[in-house]
Amino acid sequence: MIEFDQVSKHYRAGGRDIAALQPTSLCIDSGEVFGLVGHSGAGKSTLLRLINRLEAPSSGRILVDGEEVTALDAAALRRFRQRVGMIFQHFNLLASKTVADNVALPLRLGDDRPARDVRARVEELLARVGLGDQADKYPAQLSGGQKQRVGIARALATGPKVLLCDEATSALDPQTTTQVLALLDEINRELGLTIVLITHEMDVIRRVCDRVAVLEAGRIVEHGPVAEVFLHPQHPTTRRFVQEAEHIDEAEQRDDFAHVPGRILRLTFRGEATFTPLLGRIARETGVDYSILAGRIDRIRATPYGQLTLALVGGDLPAATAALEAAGVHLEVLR
Ligand SMILES: Nc1ncnc2c1ncn2[C@@H]1O[C@H](COP(=O)(O)OP(=O)(O)OP(=O)(O)O)[C@@H](O)[C@H]1O
Repeated sequence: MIEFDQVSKHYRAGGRDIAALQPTSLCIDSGEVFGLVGHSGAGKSTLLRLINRLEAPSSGRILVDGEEVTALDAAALRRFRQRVGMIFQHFNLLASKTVADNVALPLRLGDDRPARDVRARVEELLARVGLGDQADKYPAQLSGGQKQRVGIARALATGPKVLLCDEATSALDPQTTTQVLALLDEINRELGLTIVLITHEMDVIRRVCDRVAVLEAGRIVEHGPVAEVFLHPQHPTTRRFVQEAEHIDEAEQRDDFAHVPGRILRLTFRGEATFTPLLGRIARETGVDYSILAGRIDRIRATPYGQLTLALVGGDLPAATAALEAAGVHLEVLR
């Protein structure tokens, strides 16, 4: 669906050359929610803006739905952008226009639709994002979450196949973030839209994305299915992002665990194994006793997962670890 073939981007600023994106190859599949996570300046916005050619690459080719974005002339680019919607951190709504007029904007800029059709489409879009009763308000009269919903309705107006989200929830409080992410999830599932989102929060990735790429200094340092990357991060930058999301302080944990006897293991359960009454059974069968040092049960998009840090003492430890592994639990020895 979206293909980067050795794409790089350099900026020139103040006589300096800034390598925002090193030569990068990447494939984003049709219908998936793909997340890009990275610290400030990692190159996330650059990568996102290359997709709809708000930025032109310095080298390489970008294909969207088989079309070479890098080769489009002005008229073809205008048509192409009707198929790629975008939403922004600060919403980018026109303050002097009503909610309905903001949403109608891309429709009025495009083909000559009759006013009646535009009105009907705007009504449909506002109902879609849960703002059916806010059409005549102005952006200043709306909350942040409502403004982002207007942004989403506007981005969907021309029936795009791709939605680009530039830190779409970074300006929102946690509860509103949850609602906006749920709306993006719904749009992805119901309209089959391909979504590419950038964020500096691994938690946003965990909640809505199917796959993720971690960017650092203009390079993808790790990528893969979210469950893999989130539960078994390999690169130190990815590990830090995950620990931030999980509110884990490794040094603090090491101190806490220093006084605990036994073998310390981190267990990762995925899918239905998360709810299986495994520990009690294995403890009884092997005589191994356990204390729970840390734990969390949550979801990665729709898949439940659990992570438990246990101290195991006594009994037949090899038999206990073998039984856990046989039940599909991933084990990591912390000490
Ligand atoms: N128009 C520009 N002119 C010059 N340098 C730029 C321009 N846009 C971005 N950069 C530089 O390119 C690098 C990557 O920036 P980019 O905005 O893509 O990163 P980011 O990961 O999106 O960061 P943030 O989360 O802060 O938006 C940074 O060093 C930035 O200063």
